[in-house]
Amino acid sequence: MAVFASVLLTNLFAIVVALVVITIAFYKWKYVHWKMKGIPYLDPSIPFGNITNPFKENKQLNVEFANWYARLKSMKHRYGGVFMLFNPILLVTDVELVKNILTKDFANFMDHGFYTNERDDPLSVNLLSLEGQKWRNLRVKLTPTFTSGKMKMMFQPVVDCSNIMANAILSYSNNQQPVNIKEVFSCFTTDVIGHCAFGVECNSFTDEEGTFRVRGKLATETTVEENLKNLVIFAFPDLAKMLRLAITKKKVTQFFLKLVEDTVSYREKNNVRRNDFMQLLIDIRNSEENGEAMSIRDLAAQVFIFFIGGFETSSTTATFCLYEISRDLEIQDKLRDEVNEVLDKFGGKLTYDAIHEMKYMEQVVDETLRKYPPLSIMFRICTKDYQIPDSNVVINKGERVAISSLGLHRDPEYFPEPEKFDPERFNPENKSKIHPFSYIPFGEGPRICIGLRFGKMQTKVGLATLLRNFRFTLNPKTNDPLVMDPAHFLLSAKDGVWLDVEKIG
Ligand code: HEM
Repeated sequence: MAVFASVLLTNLFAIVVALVVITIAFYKWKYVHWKMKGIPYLDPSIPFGNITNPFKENKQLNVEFANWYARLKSMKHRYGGVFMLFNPILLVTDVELVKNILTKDFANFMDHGFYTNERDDPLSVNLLSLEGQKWRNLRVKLTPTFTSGKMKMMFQPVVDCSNIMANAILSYSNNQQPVNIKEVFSCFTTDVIGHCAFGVECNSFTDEEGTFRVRGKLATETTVEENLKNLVIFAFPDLAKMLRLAITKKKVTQFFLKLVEDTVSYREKNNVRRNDFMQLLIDIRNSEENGEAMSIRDLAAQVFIFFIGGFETSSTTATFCLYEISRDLEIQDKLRDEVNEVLDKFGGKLTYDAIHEMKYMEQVVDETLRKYPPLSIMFRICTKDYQIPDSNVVINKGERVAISSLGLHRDPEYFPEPEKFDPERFNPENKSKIHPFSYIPFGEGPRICIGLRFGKMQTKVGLATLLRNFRFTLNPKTNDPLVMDPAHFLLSAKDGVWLDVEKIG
């Protein structure tokens, strides 16, 4: 018996050693990728590649990419290789090449290369992840959903939601309590997108455990373990499909599929129409030929990506903005003066045209998106071999390319003193001098953010409503300087942004 156990142990040990050796050999083979191509690269280490070991120091991925950008740039490289686990990614630092990839040579870099799994993760089959002709067809269909006419139609509900937010903040100011503005703005944008995408009143302020708010948090926050699972999905998408892995959490998928099914069936049975994204998608679906029409699952995937894209990006933008203008009261006062001046002109009413007259507001939001672009890593998959101009280097079909807008936006060559929050960078005179493609918070080219207008609109409405009513200062509970939260895929302030609020007038 003892002999049998000892043989078993020896065999087990041999298997483990063999596995370790094979894994190391596999990694070493992968890690020569850039060297073999003669492309400069940052030294990776097993097993995370260039990513900081999340068990030692969990860093935000957007920040990691920006740091790699700065390192490659400091070595005067126009591009360079990095590794996520063992996956090689070409990180571009040269703005001309950024321009080629996003616009001029878009045909070679059309796809994001995100994981989709129609069977097990139906919400993943959305505009952000779709590829090739399927993406193109859907983009053409969805583009009319975001025209300025449609934005005007959705404007009043956004204002109504912002007034509810102002009411919620009033109680903090009355009780002299600091407010976690990130949480408050997330409730506002959840209410907005719930209304505008699904036609649902979410009441995130009164119903703290509200299903939308909870599902929104669940969909966007990840644990270290989930981040690792997502990295594995990223590294082995085919295996992940075989193992039926999903990025979207099961509860989130069930909730959104049911909501969309119920809403579509209710509207169709009762002949109900509403001014929201869901209605626009139902109309597109009804206008399509049988066989080509979007299924309910397709429709749910699109409203879902509007929901995810819609609430978190805008709420983090407004949060970063309020953080900065609470540190610089001169900017805050100037912005408030403009809001009041314009509103006086419009009889005190916050209208679509009034928001567009607020030029300084535009500058402040532009500068916020410079310093804190919420979605700052733009991935592309090379879909056709591509020779980098003025070089012998070829990016091969299937290789991943990344652009870090955070890296570009904090590059002193394009934005001197990049850590300084200075809306004057975007005044009409200076704005015209900004190097093209060094400022790309929404991406650029055919794959530019489809919700740009909506995102900016709801951010500005929220800010205008708050600034005309309150004065904000930084509460000591805020990390200053801010720390970015590794639990979010988007740039987001860890532990929130806490502000003291004083009612005006
Ligand atoms: C401040 C707000 C926002 C920012 C900074 C932002 C940023 C971005 C960025 C950087 C991309 C990737 C572009 C690329 O890969 O080249 C993107 C794509 C996208 N965004 Fe936004 N976004 C915002 C708001 C919104 C809103 C409000 C919606 C929907 C209601 C939305 C929906 C989408 C979708 C569907 C895509 C994928 C487009 C495609 O691949 O064709 N975004 N966004």
